[in-house]
Amino acid sequence: MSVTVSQVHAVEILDSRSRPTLAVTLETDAGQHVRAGVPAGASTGTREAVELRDHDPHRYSGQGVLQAVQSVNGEILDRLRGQTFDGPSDLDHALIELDGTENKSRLGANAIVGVSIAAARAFAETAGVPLWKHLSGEVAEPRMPVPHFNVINGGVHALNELDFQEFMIAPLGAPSIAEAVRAGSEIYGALRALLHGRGMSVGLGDEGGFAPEIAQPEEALDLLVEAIRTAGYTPGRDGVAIAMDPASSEFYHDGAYRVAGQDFTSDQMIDRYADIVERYPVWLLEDGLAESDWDGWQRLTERLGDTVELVGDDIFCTNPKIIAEAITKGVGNASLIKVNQIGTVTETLDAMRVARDGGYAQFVSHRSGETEDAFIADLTVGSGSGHLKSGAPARGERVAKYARLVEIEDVTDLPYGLR
Ligand SMILES: O=C(O)[C@@H](CO)OP(=O)(O)O
Ligand SMILES: [Mg+2]
Repeated sequence: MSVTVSQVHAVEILDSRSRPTLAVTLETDAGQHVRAGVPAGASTGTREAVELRDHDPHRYSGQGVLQAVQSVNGEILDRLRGQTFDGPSDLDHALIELDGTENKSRLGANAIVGVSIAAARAFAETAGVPLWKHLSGEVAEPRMPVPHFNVINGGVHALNELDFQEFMIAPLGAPSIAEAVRAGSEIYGALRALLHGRGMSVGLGDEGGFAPEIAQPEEALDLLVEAIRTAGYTPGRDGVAIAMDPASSEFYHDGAYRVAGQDFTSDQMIDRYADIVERYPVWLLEDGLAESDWDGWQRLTERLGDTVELVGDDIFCTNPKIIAEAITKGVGNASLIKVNQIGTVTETLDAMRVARDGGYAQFVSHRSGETEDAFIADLTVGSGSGHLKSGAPARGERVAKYARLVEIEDVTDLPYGLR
């Protein structure tokens, strides 16, 4: 199915954190008119594809994206306009070659990923199939994912003292997406009441979760277990389990992990995680150790890899080469999947394939800075990854993804749950 591009255009808009990002529109000769919103992270891996930011201190404190907008409206438009592409990978490779750098720093990964997502939509529309089906290709088995709702925020996503970044509730035992969303919302409400009742803040972090005045991860886990019960659900894999993303690269300095003012070695962190997994229904741990701590990651995987899904985010950066290396070294057993971390839809699907072939799970993710674009919902369903995280069950940019999943479920009979 080929597509001839007639127009590509970007404009600077705001993301959910009030930072500039891009909205991209793409038009085809056949009359398709599609758009994409570009997400942006705060806790980024050092090997991520690079966003182009303007660094003009007089505009948006140096965070503007006018150069990236210019990449789209200039060079990318010149390269794509009037050209016919046989498939999304054909178009994505044209973008990769045009940029010419290893990390997409010349044109900007933010510019490139916006065009790539819009193009995926144009191909799906041209083929007359839903986006999720188009993204599933011939190999993947589509399914409805377990949503992971981030309901307590810390780290660089909140101004509290909590060093661990994300505490998520995961309705593994729900019968459907619709029921999982209901559980997420009811537990979110119960947690809000619990915090308020204890005189704690119900202010929100970047991903819409609460950011209470706590410092120890175990305090957050106690709150979650209580909220799950209060809302009438059972904590655990048969009901509602818990997932954590400490995003530990952010508090790893000079070989030590600093949690609530105390320093821990890798092995002490591993002991603490082992203890947490014993005491709480935590089924998934993302970035438990830092991106540079590969030895620690190996020991963490040996110790907990059989019982817990160990997801690499900052350490893998959705990069097929790094994931392949991790598989040979026995580092982790799952990869986080963020489209803008690698920069094109094609490379994202490659990363998912490498993970799948190596027996690694794929956990699809939003970014902390988001737009209402729900592309990742379709990506998760189509790839059959079985789980995604898109923040709290609240706030437009987060619920847009969950709403899209409910809509897909409504018109299909795809199975729900982990693989
Ligand atoms: O660490 C993460 O997994 C993400 C998304 O939750 O955060 P950010 O987008 O800031 O990298
Ligand atoms: Mg992460």
